[in-house]
Amino acid sequence: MADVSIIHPYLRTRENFSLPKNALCVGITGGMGSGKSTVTQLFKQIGWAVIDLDKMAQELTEQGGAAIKPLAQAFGESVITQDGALNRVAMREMVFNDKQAKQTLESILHPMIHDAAAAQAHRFAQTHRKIIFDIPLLAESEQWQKALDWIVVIDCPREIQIERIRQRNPNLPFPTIEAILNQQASREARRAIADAVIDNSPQNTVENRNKHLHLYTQINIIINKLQHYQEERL
Ligand SMILES: CC(C)(COP(=O)(O)OP(=O)(O)OC[C@H]1O[C@@H](n2cnc3c(N)ncnc32)[C@H](O)[C@@H]1O)[C@@H](O)C(=O)NCCC(=O)NCCS
Ligand SMILES: Nc1ncnc2c1ncn2[C@@H]1O[C@H](COP(=O)(O)OP(=O)(O)OP(=O)(O)O)[C@@H](O)[C@H]1O
Repeated sequence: MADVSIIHPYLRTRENFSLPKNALCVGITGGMGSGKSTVTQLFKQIGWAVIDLDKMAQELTEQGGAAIKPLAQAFGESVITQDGALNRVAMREMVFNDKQAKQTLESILHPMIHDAAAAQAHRFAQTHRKIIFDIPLLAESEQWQKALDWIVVIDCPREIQIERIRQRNPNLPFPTIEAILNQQASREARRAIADAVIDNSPQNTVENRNKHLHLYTQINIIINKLQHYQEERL
């Protein structure tokens, strides 16, 4: 049975005040295919507001998105499709094989993603007291670490991540999967910023009637703790 590890049994003291102070703001991170979206959807089912930073990045780079112009200026028109959206495959092949290109992309997108996510959080805080942020690059971002009340890391071995990604994205070439994973923080670097670690190594099967039972059990423990911390703080 998978167990959640509670590493820091108290809320953080925020040092960056970009998020609403009247809502509990919890960050979730983990490598590609570790299960972040799966876990945040379970939080959503029990009434939490969810902010997904990969989705925000996608919106900024759709046709007419605010990031299109600066990206065309930095990388040239070849990374923009005829419809005026970001050519994601071209950009993916470029950034995950070239550190400089990745840095340039992030220097344009990350401030925009941060501002869009913070604005969304303030809107959600009018109706929700609990917000969960899916932040793939949380271990790389001190700005986000300082803004959140608590950080949950989703952990599973690299081989399982690869297996799940290959099932989810059968057309993604294996070398690309490896290139992306190699550009991401290590399991150890993520654990170093964790207040809690969810173990998502158990495999669900179609026949398994208790789909995600191992996640529900761990999330319940986290929610009970957070309820207690939030009441203490208020
Ligand atoms: C490079 C892009 C165009 C590739 O798009 P594509 O649709 O092929 O991939 P997708 O967005 O689904 O991401 C694939 C995987 O890579 C991860 N990932 C995305 N950006 C990065 C990054 N800069 N560094 C490391 N991993 C990343 C995602 O979390 C996901 O696990 C896109 O990922 C992008 O715009 N990335 C920059 C935005 C970013 O840094 N997002 C992370 C938000 S914290
Ligand atoms: N315990 C599990 N057993 C089997 N499959 C799982 C499990 N957890 C997640 N998955 C599947 O693995 C894939 C990756 O999960 P998910 O999309 O939640 O990961 P993610 O961390 O959000 O990935 P990304 O960073 O690429 O967006 C999905 O197809 C999901 O349904």
